[in-house]
Amino acid sequence: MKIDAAKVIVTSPGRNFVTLKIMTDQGVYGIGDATLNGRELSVVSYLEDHVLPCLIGKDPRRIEDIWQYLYRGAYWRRGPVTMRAIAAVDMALWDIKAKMADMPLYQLLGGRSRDGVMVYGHANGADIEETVEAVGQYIDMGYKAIRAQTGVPGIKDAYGVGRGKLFYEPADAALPSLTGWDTRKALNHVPKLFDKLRATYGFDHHLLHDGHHRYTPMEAANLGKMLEPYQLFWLEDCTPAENQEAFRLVRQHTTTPLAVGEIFNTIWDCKDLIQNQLIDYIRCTIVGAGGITHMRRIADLAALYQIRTGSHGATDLSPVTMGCALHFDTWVPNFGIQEYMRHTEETDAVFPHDYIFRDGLLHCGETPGHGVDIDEQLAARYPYKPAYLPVARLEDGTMWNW
Ligand SMILES: O=C(O)C(=O)C[C@H](O)[C@H](O)CO
Ligand SMILES: [Mg+2]
Repeated sequence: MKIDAAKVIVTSPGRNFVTLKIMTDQGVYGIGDATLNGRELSVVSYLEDHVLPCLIGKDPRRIEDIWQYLYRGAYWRRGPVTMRAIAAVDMALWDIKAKMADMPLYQLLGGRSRDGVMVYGHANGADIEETVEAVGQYIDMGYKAIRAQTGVPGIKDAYGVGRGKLFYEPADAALPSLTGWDTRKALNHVPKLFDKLRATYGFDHHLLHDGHHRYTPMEAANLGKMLEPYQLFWLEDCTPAENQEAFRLVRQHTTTPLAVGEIFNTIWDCKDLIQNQLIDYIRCTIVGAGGITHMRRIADLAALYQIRTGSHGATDLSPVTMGCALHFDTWVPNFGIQEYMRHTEETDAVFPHDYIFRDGLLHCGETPGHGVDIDEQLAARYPYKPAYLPVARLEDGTMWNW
């Protein structure tokens, strides 16, 4: 069996997606996601110019060997571009293998560990009242877990502010839009949101919050402590994770569970945080961290320390990643939760899929493979449009984390 062709499909049904299709001499094909939000075309070039020529003629069943070939063989290891390209190949090859085996992907990984995958949705609002209302809408839809973000008085367009709909598309302009940040104002405001949420809805639902890398370690520790009475499921990205020692400081001060990893690319980004038990949930996902092959290694390392998975699942992760993630989540023993920001109808139409939402859980389907395809004719109707994530500045103009 041989790979005889491969192509990259760029489409923008509401937002940009980069998709890889690998074809074989036996007529079976596989689909992978390679979307890197705001930097999409760099992965297109990496794949088309440097990866696809090396794949032609290879045996698609040798998933591990091809992974090692692309990772070690490039010499320039790791990083978001390289690891997304490898992830796309890996997803497509697992899709092919599962189709050949006539099994849904989770069966190849080791079979079902649970009935369905608990997901959390994003509730956003311009102020506390709006966010409380948005959380109520998710509760009404059956969600068991909800992430809550609110606008903060005096901060212009901070991340998470609602725009009149349930989900939020961060890559919103042809050049990066400018948002503001002020930690003092946020620290005074965010605990009030959770106070109101618990007073309104009680403690039956899981609540989550994303700090989006914007606090210093001591500020993050302070926030974690202030949020303790509201028993969050997690506080995410409370401080930047380049210096991982920072998490020790946060950890020493608060029992609020910590999650990190949506911008990590390999097990090496996770290793010290996991082995020092500085986090509770690891947020890497299939597309960001080298595909199913590499995510398995990360999850297994985390399991040794009772750290659970909580994979990134914003709208920039295409339905292809979501399909793979749900098969992974259905199998992985140390599953925690899965982020689920719904895609638009246009996106769902371009990527026909068999996963469904029922009673707060997502369920992967039983179609052989990962269960997600691409309608190429429809995809061609949505040409690429440059779209950037915003940038953030403090009141005095200083660039800040986003
Ligand atoms: O989903 C999250 O937790 C995010 O922080 C979303 C990110 O802003 C988004 O995926 C960036 O591309
Ligand atoms: Mg996040």
